[in-house]
Amino acid sequence: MSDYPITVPTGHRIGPWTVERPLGAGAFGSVYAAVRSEDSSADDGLPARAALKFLPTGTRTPRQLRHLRDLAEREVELLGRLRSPRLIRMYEALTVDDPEHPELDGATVLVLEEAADSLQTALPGLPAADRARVLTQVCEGLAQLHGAGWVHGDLKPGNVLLMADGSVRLGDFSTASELEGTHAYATAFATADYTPPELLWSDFGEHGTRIRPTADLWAFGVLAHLVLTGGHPLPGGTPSARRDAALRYARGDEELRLSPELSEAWREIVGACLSRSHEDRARGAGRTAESLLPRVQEAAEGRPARRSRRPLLTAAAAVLTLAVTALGVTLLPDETPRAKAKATPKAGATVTATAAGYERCTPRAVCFFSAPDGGGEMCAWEGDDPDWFDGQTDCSWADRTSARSVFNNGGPDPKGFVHVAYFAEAGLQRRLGCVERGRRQNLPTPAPVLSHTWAKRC
Ligand SMILES: Nc1ncnc2c1ncn2[C@@H]1O[C@H](COP(=O)(O)OP(=O)(O)OP(=O)(O)O)[C@@H](O)[C@H]1O
Repeated sequence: MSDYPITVPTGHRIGPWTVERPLGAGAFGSVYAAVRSEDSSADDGLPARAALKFLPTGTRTPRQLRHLRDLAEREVELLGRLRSPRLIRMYEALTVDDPEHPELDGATVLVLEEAADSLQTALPGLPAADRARVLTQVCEGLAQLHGAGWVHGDLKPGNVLLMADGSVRLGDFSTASELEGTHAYATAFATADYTPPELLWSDFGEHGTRIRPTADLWAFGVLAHLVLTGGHPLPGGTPSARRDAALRYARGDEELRLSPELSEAWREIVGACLSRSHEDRARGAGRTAESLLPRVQEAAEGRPARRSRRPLLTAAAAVLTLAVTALGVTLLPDETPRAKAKATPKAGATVTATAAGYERCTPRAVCFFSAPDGGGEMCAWEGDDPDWFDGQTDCSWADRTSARSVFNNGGPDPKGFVHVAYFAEAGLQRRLGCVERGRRQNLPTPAPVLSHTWAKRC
């Protein structure tokens, strides 16, 4: 019980609820089973039993308090708006008014549908025959969330709840955030083992971390591997060792070695979810769980693997050519775009000891940084980008701050497009300079860079 962020005695009354016993705890909340008190109104529409999630307020610093209140508000807002069968239902939110118990006074209490267990504790005893069904229902929950315009942000076994009838509900929306266009701003992506590489080194900006639904797909890939094989997909005995392995994998230093226990169909799905970058994940698994769900359903039914029908590289190149033509760009003979196939924008300031400064730039990419010497936020591309804000690969920080340094970490190219010319305007207009293959350099200030292309000569 000492692991509980907030301890509530058995028999404690909150509104119409009487606390029965502890159910579980996370980093922020303590969850208790409760029954509706006999003297409460019978026609208030509330069930006889519920799970009460206590989010403490009393004993924190003002900054922690703001964060907790923010978490509580997000959870109340999301659950209040969604009524979907794969998401745990919230009946009401209460605030404890109990000056006699200062540790409880002011706490926010979410009154939730009561689950029988979480996947965290149920997984070791879960029959093999149930595992693919559980994953399908997790994917359904994510699809419902993504369809409603939200990103979960903390999918993991502790947040997969199992109901008494064996069905699945996603819980814990404290890190969930609503999409604003292609991104949402998460207050945190909580658990390193389930965090996609681009968020492991991403910056925590003014509004939070920029996160996309594909972050949940990475977490789904990790979860699926764990549920189907009993092991993590990345090597290492501790979360920090696995996080380092994820970073080595994302940099291209290591390949993914999935368990041979996975069927071919699940191998395809897990491999696609664990693609190195957001763009590769979006291509391989889909941009949201809604696109992935049919493949998961088929794999769960034992049907053969089906690859994503998203556009192939050549199609992407054709679209790019059209887009460049439409922009009225005249390309210089030595500045022909390579396929805009693998842009990996928005890997931000380093927070790890393993990848810092210029070292964050993955092989084959050109990386621009918001601070000198490879510092600050980073955007990386393996292809050309005639518009850094075209929505597909937008480099968000570049509209508020100039690029201050660059690393051309590109590899050999059969046609010799190994240098990078960069421009002050979208559409490869107003050439600012060029960075040779292998070079890292600071850029003169101010140097607003808004497009670039691979070039044969600098
Ligand atoms: N509705 C529920 N019914 C039954 N048990 C629940 C319910 N919600 C949560 N739990 C249990 O309580 C645990 C902690 O809940 P939850 O993950 O919501 O808390 P948290 O502090 O937000 O966690 P995290 O550390 O993931 O941020 C869960 O792992 C689960 O065991």
